Amino acid sequence: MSSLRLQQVSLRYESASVPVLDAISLEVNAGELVVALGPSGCGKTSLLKLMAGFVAPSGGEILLDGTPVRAPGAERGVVFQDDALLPWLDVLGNVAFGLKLRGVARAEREARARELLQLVDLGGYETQRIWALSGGQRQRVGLARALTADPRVLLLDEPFGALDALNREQMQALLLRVWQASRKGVFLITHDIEEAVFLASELVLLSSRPARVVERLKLDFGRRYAAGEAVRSIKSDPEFIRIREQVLSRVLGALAVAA
Ligand SMILES: Nc1ncnc2c1ncn2[C@@H]1O[C@H](COP(=O)(O)OP(=O)(O)OP(=O)(O)O)[C@@H](O)[C@H]1O
Repeated sequence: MSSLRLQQVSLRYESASVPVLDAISLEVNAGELVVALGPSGCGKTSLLKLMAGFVAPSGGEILLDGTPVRAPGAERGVVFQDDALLPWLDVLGNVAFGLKLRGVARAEREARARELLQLVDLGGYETQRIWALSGGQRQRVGLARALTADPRVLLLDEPFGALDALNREQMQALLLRVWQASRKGVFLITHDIEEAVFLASELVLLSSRPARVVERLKLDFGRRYAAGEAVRSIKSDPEFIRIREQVLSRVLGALAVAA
């Protein structure tokens, strides 16, 4: 059972007077989908960069299965909002690219890439050019690519931020299916309250900068979807609406305190 754990992590960029993150503790265990929700500019992307190993914390510790995270590694798959796909390769080439760099033989890497494209509902798109895909399709390619190394944990930075409402909802549902099928630990950041409440098995609410954890909620709407309940049925459930409103008032409260 893999686990990515942050203990009292803080971050201050050298050029900045105000810290970005203040004593953040959280844990992403296998089979959990942890969502960090926070206002724009609070430090969500910085938090994800720390977990990915792109940036070192100023204080505290980040441990992957007990080992300190000091650099990026294939055991942490990352998907960013801007998908950063390679436009000169087709869909299959993009998904298989990381495996190619690691010296995996062509037949094996293509078989693995095809399998992952099926998982993200892109079977049949192998030879499509990247520029011919919609935003949602590109994000699915990014998700498949992040899964190629069979990472222990997936880190997603506002992966659906650039999508329209309908596409966004479809991608949320797809992510829940991939999460259930892979049983990996997933960490996702967003500033969309409904998305956070729908997806999270644990929702971590962050304050404005410097980001602190102001609330943690254990939720099960995503698991209900994965167990077969329809998205609309869940999102119109009075319990879902109650929690969404409760989180909204906490977010507004946290913003008012910071102002
Ligand atoms: N490399 C850096 N050096 C100095 N300051 C930085 C650096 N990267 C980010 N910041 C600052 O840290 C703060 C948090 O940025 P970050 O991108 O982590 O927030 P965010 O919550 O992801 O924002 P958004 O929701 O708008 O994407 C911002 O004020 C930003 O300007």
